[in-house]
Amino acid sequence: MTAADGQAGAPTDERTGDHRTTPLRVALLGCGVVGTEVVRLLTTQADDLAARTGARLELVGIAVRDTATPRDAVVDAELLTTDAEELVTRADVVIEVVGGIEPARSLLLRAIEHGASVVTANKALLAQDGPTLYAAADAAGVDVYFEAAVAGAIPIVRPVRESLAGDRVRRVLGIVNGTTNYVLDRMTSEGLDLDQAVKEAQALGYAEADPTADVEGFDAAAKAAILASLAFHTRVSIDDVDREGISAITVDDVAWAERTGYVIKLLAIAERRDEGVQVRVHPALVPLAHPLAGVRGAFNAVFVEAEAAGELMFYGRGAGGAPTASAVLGDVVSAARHRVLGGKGPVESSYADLPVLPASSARTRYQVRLDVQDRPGVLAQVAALLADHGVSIEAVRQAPAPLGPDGGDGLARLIITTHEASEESLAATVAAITGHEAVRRVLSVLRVEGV
Ligand SMILES: NC(=O)c1ccc[n+]([C@@H]2O[C@H](COP(=O)([O-])OP(=O)(O)OC[C@H]3O[C@@H](n4cnc5c(N)ncnc54)[C@H](O)[C@@H]3O)[C@@H](O)[C@H]2O)c1
Ligand SMILES: N[C@@H](CCO)C(=O)O
Ligand code: NA
Repeated sequence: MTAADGQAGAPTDERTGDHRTTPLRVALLGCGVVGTEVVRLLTTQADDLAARTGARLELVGIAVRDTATPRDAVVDAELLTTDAEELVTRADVVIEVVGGIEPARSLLLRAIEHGASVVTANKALLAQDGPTLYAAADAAGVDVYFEAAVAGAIPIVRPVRESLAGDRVRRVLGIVNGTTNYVLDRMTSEGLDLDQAVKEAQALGYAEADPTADVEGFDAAAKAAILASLAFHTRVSIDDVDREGISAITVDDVAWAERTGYVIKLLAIAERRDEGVQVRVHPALVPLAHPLAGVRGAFNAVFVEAEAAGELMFYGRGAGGAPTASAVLGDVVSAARHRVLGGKGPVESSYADLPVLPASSARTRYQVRLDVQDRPGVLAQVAALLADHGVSIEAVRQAPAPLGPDGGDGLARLIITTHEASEESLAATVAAITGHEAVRRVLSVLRVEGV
Protein backbone atom coordinates (compact mmCIF):
# COMPACT_ATOMS: atom_id res chain seq x y z
CA MET A 1 0.00 0.00 0.00
CA THR A 2 1.33 3.44 -0.84
CA ALA A 3 0.47 6.92 0.32
CA ALA A 4 -0.99 7.64 -3.12
CA ASP A 5 -3.72 5.02 -2.53
CA GLY A 6 -5.49 7.36 -0.17
CA GLN A 7 -5.17 10.62 -2.00
CA ALA A 8 -7.71 12.72 -3.88
CA GLY A 9 -10.42 10.82 -5.64
CA ALA A 10 -10.67 7.98 -3.14
CA PRO A 11 -14.26 7.33 -2.01
CA THR A 12 -15.46 8.79 1.30
CA ASP A 13 -17.10 6.62 3.95
CA GLU A 14 -20.29 8.49 4.86
CA ARG A 15 -20.42 7.33 8.47
CA THR A 16 -16.85 8.10 9.46
CA GLY A 17 -15.86 10.69 6.91
CA ASP A 18 -12.97 8.43 5.78
CA HIS A 19 -11.23 9.68 2.66
CA ARG A 20 -10.63 6.11 1.62
CA THR A 21 -12.13 2.70 2.09
CA THR A 22 -8.92 0.66 2.21
CA PRO A 23 -7.96 0.33 5.86
CA LEU A 24 -4.43 0.85 7.12
CA ARG A 25 -2.95 -2.29 8.62
CA VAL A 26 -1.64 -1.85 12.16
CA ALA A 27 0.50 -4.49 13.87
CA LEU A 28 1.10 -4.50 17.62
CA LEU A 29 4.21 -6.03 19.16
CA GLY A 30 3.75 -6.74 22.87
CA CYS A 31 0.52 -6.94 24.84
CA GLY A 32 1.48 -6.06 28.40
CA VAL A 33 0.57 -2.98 30.45
CA VAL A 34 0.84 -0.54 27.54
CA GLY A 35 -0.06 -2.92 24.69
CA THR A 36 -3.41 -3.83 26.27
CA GLU A 37 -4.36 -0.16 26.53
CA VAL A 38 -3.25 0.45 22.94
CA VAL A 39 -5.68 -2.28 21.86
CA ARG A 40 -8.41 -0.67 23.96
CA LEU A 41 -7.95 2.74 22.35
CA LEU A 42 -7.68 1.29 18.82
CA THR A 43 -10.93 -0.58 19.45
CA THR A 44 -13.03 1.93 21.37
CA GLN A 45 -11.93 4.96 19.36
CA ALA A 46 -12.00 3.24 15.97
CA ASP A 47 -14.48 5.62 14.34
CA ASP A 48 -12.81 8.77 15.61
CA LEU A 49 -9.39 7.50 14.62
CA ALA A 50 -10.69 6.76 11.12
CA ALA A 51 -12.13 10.26 10.82
CA ARG A 52 -8.90 11.83 12.08
CA THR A 53 -6.52 9.85 9.89
CA GLY A 54 -8.68 9.42 6.80
CA ALA A 55 -8.54 5.63 6.91
CA ARG A 56 -9.74 2.94 9.25
CA LEU A 57 -6.96 1.51 11.38
CA GLU A 58 -7.26 -2.24 11.25
CA LEU A 59 -5.40 -4.19 13.90
CA VAL A 60 -4.10 -7.12 11.86
CA GLY A 61 -2.14 -8.94 14.56
CA ILE A 62 -0.73 -8.81 18.09
CA ALA A 63 2.63 -10.46 18.67
CA VAL A 64 2.95 -12.03 22.11
CA ARG A 65 5.28 -14.48 23.76
CA ASP A 66 2.55 -16.90 24.77
CA THR A 67 -0.92 -16.97 23.19
CA ALA A 68 -2.31 -18.95 26.14
CA THR A 69 -1.67 -16.16 28.70
CA PRO A 70 -5.02 -14.91 30.11
CA ARG A 71 -5.70 -11.38 28.78
CA ASP A 72 -8.12 -8.49 29.08
CA ALA A 73 -11.41 -9.09 27.24
CA VAL A 74 -10.64 -6.22 24.86
CA VAL A 75 -7.87 -8.34 23.28
CA ASP A 76 -9.24 -10.50 20.44
CA ALA A 77 -7.59 -13.91 20.84
CA GLU A 78 -7.87 -14.46 17.08
CA LEU A 79 -5.30 -11.71 16.50
CA LEU A 80 -2.62 -13.19 18.76
CA THR A 81 0.49 -14.65 17.18
CA THR A 82 3.91 -15.67 18.39
CA ASP A 83 5.39 -14.98 14.95
CA ALA A 84 6.35 -11.31 15.25
CA GLU A 85 8.80 -11.59 12.33
CA GLU A 86 6.01 -12.53 9.96
CA LEU A 87 3.55 -10.01 11.41
CA VAL A 88 5.76 -6.98 10.78
CA THR A 89 5.93 -7.79 7.05
CA ARG A 90 2.20 -7.26 6.59
CA ALA A 91 1.56 -3.89 8.24
CA ASP A 92 1.56 -0.20 7.31
CA VAL A 93 2.22 0.89 10.89
CA VAL A 94 3.99 -1.24 13.49
CA ILE A 95 3.65 -0.38 17.19
CA GLU A 96 6.41 -1.75 19.42
CA VAL A 97 5.62 -2.01 23.14
CA VAL A 98 7.72 -5.06 23.94
CA GLY A 99 10.62 -3.15 25.50
CA GLY A 100 14.32 -4.10 25.74
CA ILE A 101 16.92 -4.05 23.00
CA GLU A 102 16.39 -7.39 21.24
CA PRO A 103 14.26 -8.60 19.57
CA ALA A 104 12.65 -5.13 19.50
CA ARG A 105 15.45 -3.62 17.38
CA SER A 106 15.50 -6.41 14.78
CA LEU A 107 11.72 -6.41 14.54
CA LEU A 108 11.55 -2.65 14.03
CA LEU A 109 14.31 -2.75 11.40
CA ARG A 110 12.49 -5.57 9.64
CA ALA A 111 9.23 -3.59 9.74
CA ILE A 112 10.99 -0.56 8.25
CA GLU A 113 12.61 -2.67 5.51
CA HIS A 114 9.16 -3.89 4.59
CA GLY A 115 7.92 -0.32 4.26
CA ALA A 116 6.11 0.18 7.58
CA SER A 117 6.25 3.31 9.70
CA VAL A 118 7.01 2.51 13.31
CA VAL A 119 5.84 3.83 16.66
CA THR A 120 7.74 2.80 19.77
CA ALA A 121 7.68 3.48 23.52
CA ASN A 122 11.11 1.92 23.89
CA LYS A 123 13.48 4.50 25.41
CA ALA A 124 16.09 1.88 26.25
CA LEU A 125 16.48 1.00 22.57
CA LEU A 126 16.34 4.60 21.30
CA ALA A 127 18.90 5.79 23.86
CA GLN A 128 21.27 3.00 22.93
CA ASP A 129 20.81 2.68 19.21
CA GLY A 130 18.24 5.21 17.98
CA PRO A 131 20.40 6.44 15.08
CA THR A 132 20.33 2.99 13.44
CA LEU A 133 16.54 3.08 13.39
CA TYR A 134 16.38 6.70 12.25
CA ALA A 135 18.79 6.03 9.37
CA ALA A 136 16.90 2.94 8.24
CA ALA A 137 13.59 4.81 8.34
CA ASP A 138 15.07 7.74 6.45
CA ALA A 139 16.39 5.43 3.74
CA ALA A 140 13.02 3.68 3.46
CA GLY A 141 11.04 6.94 3.48
CA VAL A 142 8.96 5.94 6.54
CA ASP A 143 8.39 7.50 9.96
CA VAL A 144 9.77 6.69 13.41
CA TYR A 145 7.69 8.19 16.21
CA PHE A 146 8.40 7.81 19.93
CA GLU A 147 6.40 10.27 22.04
CA ALA A 148 5.61 7.58 24.63
CA ALA A 149 9.32 6.89 25.19
CA VAL A 150 9.82 10.10 27.21
CA ALA A 151 7.50 11.09 30.06
CA GLY A 152 4.62 8.85 28.91
CA ALA A 153 1.49 10.80 28.07
CA ILE A 154 3.15 14.22 28.31
CA PRO A 155 3.75 15.82 24.92
CA ILE A 156 7.47 16.56 25.18
CA VAL A 157 9.17 14.83 22.24
CA ARG A 158 7.01 16.66 19.71
CA PRO A 159 7.37 20.09 21.36
CA VAL A 160 11.15 19.80 21.62
CA ARG A 161 11.57 18.26 18.16
CA GLU A 162 9.07 20.43 16.29
CA SER A 163 7.66 23.38 18.25
CA LEU A 164 11.10 24.52 19.46
CA ALA A 165 12.89 23.78 16.18
CA GLY A 166 13.27 27.53 15.59
CA ASP A 167 14.68 28.33 19.02
CA ARG A 168 17.82 27.45 20.98
CA VAL A 169 17.31 25.25 24.02
CA ARG A 170 19.64 26.03 26.95
CA ARG A 171 18.53 23.55 29.58
CA VAL A 172 16.10 20.74 30.22
CA LEU A 173 15.32 19.81 33.82
CA GLY A 174 12.83 17.09 34.50
CA ILE A 175 11.22 14.47 36.64
CA VAL A 176 10.95 11.78 33.97
CA ASN A 177 10.57 8.57 35.94
CA GLY A 178 7.19 7.92 37.51
CA THR A 179 8.31 4.99 39.63
CA THR A 180 11.06 6.84 41.47
CA ASN A 181 8.91 9.93 41.90
CA TYR A 182 6.18 7.73 43.37
CA VAL A 183 8.70 5.97 45.63
CA LEU A 184 10.27 9.21 46.91
CA ASP A 185 6.83 10.70 47.43
CA ARG A 186 5.65 7.68 49.47
CA MET A 187 8.88 7.77 51.51
CA THR A 188 8.27 11.48 52.19
CA SER A 189 4.56 11.41 52.93
CA GLU A 190 4.17 7.97 54.56
CA GLY A 191 7.65 7.17 55.82
CA LEU A 192 7.66 3.93 53.76
CA ASP A 193 11.01 2.35 53.02
CA LEU A 194 12.26 2.10 49.46
CA ASP A 195 11.41 -1.58 48.90
CA GLN A 196 7.83 -1.23 50.12
CA ALA A 197 7.25 1.77 47.88
CA VAL A 198 8.78 0.03 44.83
CA LYS A 199 6.40 -2.91 45.33
CA GLU A 200 3.47 -0.49 45.29
CA ALA A 201 4.73 1.14 42.08
CA GLN A 202 5.05 -2.28 40.45
CA ALA A 203 1.50 -3.20 41.44
CA LEU A 204 0.26 0.04 39.88
CA GLY A 205 1.97 -0.72 36.52
CA TYR A 206 4.47 2.16 36.66
CA ALA A 207 7.66 0.17 37.07
CA GLU A 208 9.69 -1.42 34.29
CA ALA A 209 9.72 -5.24 34.12
CA ASP A 210 12.96 -5.04 36.11
CA PRO A 211 12.51 -2.13 38.55
CA THR A 212 16.30 -1.74 38.78
CA ALA A 213 15.99 0.25 35.55
CA ASP A 214 13.83 2.75 37.44
CA VAL A 215 15.48 2.71 40.88
CA GLU A 216 19.05 2.97 39.59
CA GLY A 217 18.18 5.76 37.14
CA PHE A 218 18.74 3.84 33.86
CA ASP A 219 15.21 4.62 32.67
CA ALA A 220 15.60 8.33 33.46
CA ALA A 221 19.08 8.31 31.87
CA ALA A 222 17.65 6.88 28.64
CA LYS A 223 15.01 9.61 28.59
CA ALA A 224 17.63 12.27 29.38
CA ALA A 225 19.72 11.05 26.43
CA ILE A 226 16.73 11.20 24.06
CA LEU A 227 15.73 14.67 25.26
CA ALA A 228 19.29 15.97 25.05
CA SER A 229 19.68 14.62 21.50
CA LEU A 230 16.50 16.38 20.40
CA ALA A 231 17.15 19.60 22.31
CA PHE A 232 20.76 20.06 21.23
CA HIS A 233 20.69 18.46 17.73
CA THR A 234 23.50 16.19 18.86
CA ARG A 235 23.74 12.45 19.32
CA VAL A 236 23.68 11.64 23.03
CA SER A 237 23.53 7.99 24.04
CA ILE A 238 22.74 6.53 27.45
CA ASP A 239 26.47 5.87 27.89
CA ASP A 240 27.08 9.64 27.81
CA VAL A 241 24.76 10.25 30.75
CA ASP A 242 26.22 10.55 34.24
CA ARG A 243 23.79 8.45 36.27
CA GLU A 244 23.01 7.89 39.91
CA GLY A 245 19.76 6.31 41.15
CA ILE A 246 17.82 6.56 44.40
CA SER A 247 18.84 3.27 46.05
CA ALA A 248 21.07 5.07 48.57
CA ILE A 249 18.33 7.51 49.63
CA THR A 250 17.01 6.78 53.10
CA VAL A 251 13.88 7.79 54.97
CA ASP A 252 16.23 9.90 57.12
CA ASP A 253 17.50 11.80 54.02
CA VAL A 254 13.95 12.50 52.97
CA ALA A 255 12.94 13.71 56.44
CA TRP A 256 15.97 15.99 56.79
CA ALA A 257 15.37 17.40 53.33
CA GLU A 258 11.91 18.48 54.39
CA ARG A 259 13.21 19.93 57.66
CA THR A 260 15.62 22.13 55.73
CA GLY A 261 13.09 23.33 53.15
CA TYR A 262 13.60 20.84 50.33
CA VAL A 263 12.17 17.69 48.81
CA ILE A 264 14.28 14.96 47.18
CA LYS A 265 13.52 14.31 43.50
CA LEU A 266 15.30 12.20 40.88
CA LEU A 267 16.14 14.75 38.20
CA ALA A 268 17.24 14.42 34.59
CA ILE A 269 19.32 17.45 33.61
CA ALA A 270 20.60 18.33 30.15
CA GLU A 271 22.52 21.59 29.79
CA ARG A 272 24.01 23.47 26.89
CA ARG A 273 27.40 24.93 27.85
CA ASP A 274 29.79 27.00 25.78
CA GLU A 275 32.05 23.96 25.38
CA GLY A 276 29.34 21.36 24.68
CA VAL A 277 26.48 19.61 26.44
CA GLN A 278 26.28 17.93 29.82
CA VAL A 279 23.66 15.34 30.70
CA ARG A 280 23.11 13.79 34.12
CA VAL A 281 20.56 11.99 36.28
CA HIS A 282 20.74 12.01 40.06
CA PRO A 283 18.67 12.59 43.19
CA ALA A 284 18.64 16.25 44.15
CA LEU A 285 17.24 18.56 46.78
CA VAL A 286 14.61 20.80 45.19
CA PRO A 287 13.38 23.83 47.18
CA LEU A 288 9.82 23.30 48.44
CA ALA A 289 8.72 26.49 46.70
CA HIS A 290 9.88 25.26 43.28
CA PRO A 291 7.11 23.95 40.94
CA LEU A 292 8.99 20.64 40.53
CA ALA A 293 8.67 20.08 44.29
CA GLY A 294 4.89 19.88 43.87
CA VAL A 295 5.08 17.02 41.35
CA ARG A 296 3.63 14.19 43.41
CA GLY A 297 3.03 10.47 42.95
CA ALA A 298 3.90 8.98 39.57
CA PHE A 299 3.48 12.32 37.80
CA ASN A 300 6.27 13.67 35.62
CA ALA A 301 7.21 17.24 34.73
CA VAL A 302 9.78 18.68 32.37
CA PHE A 303 11.12 22.24 32.36
CA VAL A 304 12.62 23.52 29.17
CA GLU A 305 14.55 26.78 29.07
CA ALA A 306 14.97 28.16 25.57
CA GLU A 307 16.57 31.42 24.52
CA ALA A 308 13.59 33.00 22.82
CA ALA A 309 10.71 31.07 24.41
CA GLY A 310 11.97 31.42 27.97
CA GLU A 311 10.79 28.84 30.50
CA LEU A 312 8.25 26.18 29.52
CA MET A 313 6.82 23.48 31.75
CA PHE A 314 5.20 20.23 30.70
CA TYR A 315 3.33 18.23 33.34
CA GLY A 316 1.26 15.06 33.44
CA ARG A 317 1.25 11.30 33.72
CA GLY A 318 4.59 9.81 32.80
CA ALA A 319 3.72 6.17 33.35
CA GLY A 320 0.85 3.73 33.37
CA GLY A 321 -0.87 1.79 30.60
CA ALA A 322 -3.60 4.18 29.47
CA PRO A 323 -1.56 7.43 29.62
CA THR A 324 1.29 5.82 27.69
CA ALA A 325 -1.15 4.37 25.16
CA SER A 326 -2.50 7.90 24.61
CA ALA A 327 0.94 9.05 23.44
CA VAL A 328 1.32 5.93 21.28
CA LEU A 329 -2.00 6.55 19.55
CA GLY A 330 -1.14 10.19 18.88
CA ASP A 331 1.92 8.95 17.03
CA VAL A 332 -0.07 6.28 15.19
CA VAL A 333 -2.42 8.98 13.92
CA SER A 334 0.52 11.09 12.70
CA ALA A 335 2.12 8.14 10.91
CA ALA A 336 -1.22 7.03 9.46
CA ARG A 337 -1.99 10.53 8.17
CA HIS A 338 1.24 10.48 6.23
CA ARG A 339 0.20 7.16 4.71
CA VAL A 340 -3.11 8.65 3.64
CA LEU A 341 -2.13 12.15 2.64
CA GLY A 342 1.56 11.76 1.82
CA GLY A 343 4.38 13.56 3.61
CA LYS A 344 6.73 12.46 6.33
CA GLY A 345 7.48 13.18 9.97
CA PRO A 346 10.70 14.76 11.25
CA VAL A 347 13.99 12.97 10.69
CA GLU A 348 16.96 12.82 13.05
CA SER A 349 18.67 16.19 13.51
CA SER A 350 22.22 15.77 14.79
CA TYR A 351 23.99 18.42 12.71
CA ALA A 352 25.27 20.42 15.71
CA ASP A 353 27.45 17.47 16.77
CA LEU A 354 28.43 19.08 20.09
CA PRO A 355 30.91 17.41 22.42
CA VAL A 356 29.31 15.65 25.38
CA LEU A 357 31.13 16.87 28.48
CA PRO A 358 32.15 14.64 31.39
CA ALA A 359 30.26 14.73 34.68
CA SER A 360 33.20 16.38 36.41
CA SER A 361 32.46 19.52 34.39
CA ALA A 362 29.10 19.95 36.17
CA ARG A 363 28.85 22.82 38.65
CA THR A 364 26.07 22.83 41.16
CA ARG A 365 25.22 23.53 44.80
CA TYR A 366 25.50 20.84 47.43
CA GLN A 367 24.13 20.05 50.86
CA VAL A 368 26.38 18.03 53.16
CA ARG A 369 24.94 16.54 56.35
CA LEU A 370 27.39 15.36 59.00
CA ASP A 371 27.77 14.63 62.72
CA VAL A 372 30.71 16.25 64.51
CA GLN A 373 32.05 16.49 68.05
CA ASP A 374 30.13 19.29 69.75
CA ARG A 375 33.06 21.32 71.10
CA PRO A 376 34.55 24.78 70.52
CA GLY A 377 36.27 25.38 67.20
CA VAL A 378 34.91 22.35 65.27
CA LEU A 379 32.55 24.35 63.09
CA ALA A 380 35.39 26.74 62.22
CA GLN A 381 37.68 23.81 61.37
CA VAL A 382 35.07 22.24 59.07
CA ALA A 383 34.44 25.63 57.44
CA ALA A 384 38.18 26.00 56.88
CA LEU A 385 38.27 22.66 55.03
CA LEU A 386 35.65 23.96 52.59
CA ALA A 387 37.54 27.23 52.16
CA ASP A 388 40.80 25.32 51.53
CA HIS A 389 39.13 23.61 48.54
CA GLY A 390 37.62 26.81 47.18
CA VAL A 391 34.07 25.78 48.14
CA SER A 392 31.98 28.70 49.36
CA ILE A 393 29.37 28.16 52.09
CA GLU A 394 25.89 29.52 51.50
CA ALA A 395 24.26 28.42 54.78
CA VAL A 396 25.01 26.35 57.87
CA ARG A 397 22.46 24.85 60.23
CA GLN A 398 23.31 23.11 63.44
CA ALA A 399 21.16 20.85 65.61
CA PRO A 400 21.89 18.31 68.33
CA ALA A 401 22.53 14.95 66.61
CA PRO A 402 19.67 12.53 67.27
CA LEU A 403 20.62 9.60 69.52
CA GLY A 404 21.64 6.65 67.35
CA PRO A 405 22.88 3.09 67.93
CA ASP A 406 26.37 4.44 68.64
CA GLY A 407 24.99 7.33 70.68
CA GLY A 408 24.42 10.98 69.80
CA ASP A 409 25.60 12.49 73.05
CA GLY A 410 28.24 15.12 72.56
CA LEU A 411 27.59 15.20 68.83
CA ALA A 412 26.18 18.03 66.75
CA ARG A 413 24.58 17.64 63.36
CA LEU A 414 25.74 20.12 60.75
CA ILE A 415 23.85 20.79 57.53
CA ILE A 416 26.07 22.79 55.21
CA THR A 417 24.73 24.19 51.96
CA THR A 418 27.33 25.42 49.47
CA HIS A 419 27.32 27.87 46.63
CA GLU A 420 28.04 26.43 43.18
CA ALA A 421 31.09 24.19 43.21
CA SER A 422 32.63 21.73 40.79
CA GLU A 423 32.07 18.04 41.41
CA GLU A 424 35.81 17.57 41.73
CA SER A 425 36.34 20.18 44.44
CA LEU A 426 33.27 19.00 46.32
CA ALA A 427 34.53 15.39 46.30
CA ALA A 428 37.94 16.51 47.59
CA THR A 429 36.26 18.58 50.30
CA VAL A 430 34.11 15.66 51.45
CA ALA A 431 37.17 13.40 51.58
CA ALA A 432 38.97 15.96 53.78
CA ILE A 433 35.93 16.39 56.03
CA THR A 434 35.52 12.63 56.40
CA GLY A 435 39.14 12.32 57.51
CA HIS A 436 38.93 15.07 60.14
CA GLU A 437 39.29 13.78 63.72
CA ALA A 438 36.26 15.74 65.00
CA VAL A 439 33.92 14.37 62.33
CA ARG A 440 32.01 11.26 63.43
CA ARG A 441 30.31 10.57 60.10
CA VAL A 442 29.24 12.20 56.84
CA LEU A 443 25.60 11.16 56.50
CA SER A 444 24.81 12.42 53.03
CA VAL A 445 25.99 14.59 50.17
CA LEU A 446 23.19 15.77 47.90
CA ARG A 447 23.09 18.23 45.05
CA VAL A 448 20.72 21.18 45.26
CA GLU A 449 18.98 22.02 41.97
CA GLY A 450 16.26 24.31 40.73
CA VAL A 451 17.32 27.34 42.72
N1 LIG B 1 4.40 0.88 31.69
C1 LIG B 1 4.63 2.18 31.53
O1 LIG B 1 4.17 3.00 32.31
C2 LIG B 1 5.42 2.66 30.36
C3 LIG B 1 5.47 4.04 30.10
C4 LIG B 1 6.23 4.51 29.02
C5 LIG B 1 6.90 3.62 28.23
N2 LIG B 1 6.85 2.29 28.51
C6 LIG B 1 7.59 1.40 27.62
O2 LIG B 1 6.65 0.61 26.92
C7 LIG B 1 7.20 -0.66 26.66
C8 LIG B 1 6.29 -1.73 27.21
O3 LIG B 1 6.14 -1.52 28.59
P1 LIG B 1 5.03 -2.32 29.44
O4 LIG B 1 4.97 -1.61 30.74
O5 LIG B 1 3.81 -2.51 28.65
O6 LIG B 1 5.80 -3.71 29.64
P2 LIG B 1 5.17 -5.13 29.93
O7 LIG B 1 6.25 -5.96 30.49
O8 LIG B 1 3.90 -4.99 30.71
O9 LIG B 1 4.77 -5.64 28.47
C9 LIG B 1 5.68 -6.11 27.53
C10 LIG B 1 5.06 -7.33 26.90
O10 LIG B 1 5.85 -7.74 25.80
C11 LIG B 1 5.88 -9.16 25.83
N3 LIG B 1 7.03 -9.62 25.05
C12 LIG B 1 8.31 -9.74 25.46
N4 LIG B 1 9.06 -10.21 24.45
C13 LIG B 1 8.25 -10.37 23.41
C14 LIG B 1 8.44 -10.81 22.08
N5 LIG B 1 9.63 -11.21 21.66
N6 LIG B 1 7.37 -10.85 21.25
C15 LIG B 1 6.17 -10.48 21.68
N7 LIG B 1 5.91 -10.03 22.94
C16 LIG B 1 6.95 -9.99 23.78
C17 LIG B 1 5.92 -9.53 27.28
O11 LIG B 1 5.48 -10.85 27.47
C18 LIG B 1 4.97 -8.50 27.88
O12 LIG B 1 3.64 -8.96 27.90
C19 LIG B 1 8.62 -0.64 27.23
O13 LIG B 1 9.51 -0.23 26.24
C20 LIG B 1 8.50 0.42 28.30
O14 LIG B 1 9.74 1.03 28.59
C21 LIG B 1 6.14 1.79 29.54
N1 LIG C 1 8.98 2.80 34.41
C1 LIG C 1 8.77 4.07 33.81
C2 LIG C 1 7.63 4.00 32.86
C3 LIG C 1 7.58 5.21 31.99
O1 LIG C 1 8.63 5.23 31.12
C4 LIG C 1 8.47 5.07 34.89
O2 LIG C 1 8.32 4.68 36.05
O3 LIG C 1 8.41 6.25 34.60
NA1 NA D 1 5.74 11.78 26.10
